[in-house]
Amino acid sequence: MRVYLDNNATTIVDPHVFAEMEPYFVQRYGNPNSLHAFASETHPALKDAMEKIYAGIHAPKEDSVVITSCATESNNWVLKSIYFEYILTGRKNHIIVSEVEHPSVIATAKFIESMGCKVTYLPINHEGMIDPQTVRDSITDKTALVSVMWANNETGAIFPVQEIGAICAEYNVPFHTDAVQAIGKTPVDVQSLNVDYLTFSAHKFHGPKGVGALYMKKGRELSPLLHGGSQMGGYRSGTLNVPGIVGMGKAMEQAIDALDYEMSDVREMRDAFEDELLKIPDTFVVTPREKRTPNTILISFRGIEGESMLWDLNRAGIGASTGSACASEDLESNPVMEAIGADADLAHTAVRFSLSRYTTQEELDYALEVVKKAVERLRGISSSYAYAPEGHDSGLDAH
Ligand SMILES: Cc1ncc(COP(=O)(O)O)c(CNc2co[nH]c2=O)c1O
Repeated sequence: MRVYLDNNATTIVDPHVFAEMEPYFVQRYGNPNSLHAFASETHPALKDAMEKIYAGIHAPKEDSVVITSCATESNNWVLKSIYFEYILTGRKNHIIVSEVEHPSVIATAKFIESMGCKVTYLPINHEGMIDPQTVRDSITDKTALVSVMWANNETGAIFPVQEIGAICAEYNVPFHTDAVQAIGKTPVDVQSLNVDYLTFSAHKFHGPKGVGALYMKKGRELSPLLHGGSQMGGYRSGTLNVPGIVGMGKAMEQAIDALDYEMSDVREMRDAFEDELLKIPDTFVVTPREKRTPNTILISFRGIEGESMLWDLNRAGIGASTGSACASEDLESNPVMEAIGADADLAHTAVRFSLSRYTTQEELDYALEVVKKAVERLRGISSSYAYAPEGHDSGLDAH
């Protein structure tokens, strides 16, 4: 039996999405910017897809949604353009990001930091949450950008973007949120909060890999990261990925249609699975479930290295993660667990299960049995683990 529980890393392409994309590989394959029928026959589908994408985030027509290759590109674009426009010119000298942003934000922040930009990394508390007051306390008259993700890819924690957006509006500081883990899991409406830039990526909501987007509010448009042709109004050059855009449009439409199911049925399956996992002694989940996206569990099994658990799961046909795939190659501790103050042992024992609308109860029942056997085997051979008495300290120092 194969059970895929790593949907925060990437998702299966919805069959309806694939069907919508296929013709633009083999029939209507023209370059949309060419001057002939092979090109113009792609235009209706592109227009329809863009309308679906705008509708999916409730973006008004006067704002911009620019197609990119992925969320990593979109995040790089925001931070590097802010650097070019504000930091390099001396107009500002500071940006604020949370310490648990995706590596595509953290690494870019560290890059522009090495180029002279001051960077504040906002701490998370013992629940893995951001306190909006830390944003207010960090903003100065030289702050060029605040970037805080809508939902964290490892814990599922949904951050207070409404409050943070309001603080940024109060100080007239541009606000970027990486909404990659929010689309399709919680309502995303750019008119319901103050947000100037918003990142998303199709392969996180059952669309194809290799296509993402950056929303930009009118009047906050960024200078391009990629120069060249006139595509995307000159904001992002490069021949349009027609099947990718068509796929993202269909996936967005499907994600919005399935949002109620995700927020009810998927959440219920996740909660029930989590309840069973927490019956295993010496287990710990970071963020309270009511503050999380409905599909995510980051759980620590004290005494078991996360990678060891993954290996046992993989042998049984189950795909999970110890954190973002981008970081999974190394054996370092989970950065979020470190940030919440987990001790060294606990920080290395986190495993992330992330469900989707395709996850079944049968799959979760199977996964639970495999996890229980893995815990018994791995703790049995552990030289360091001895079952902790009732009330054992979780190894977390409250922030
Ligand atoms: C919050 C967030 N931002 C950006 C990205 C990068 O997206 P991409 O460039 O379109 O791939 C990811 C991918 N997150 C993960 C990739 O693998 N495991 C993850 O949690 C993400 O979760």
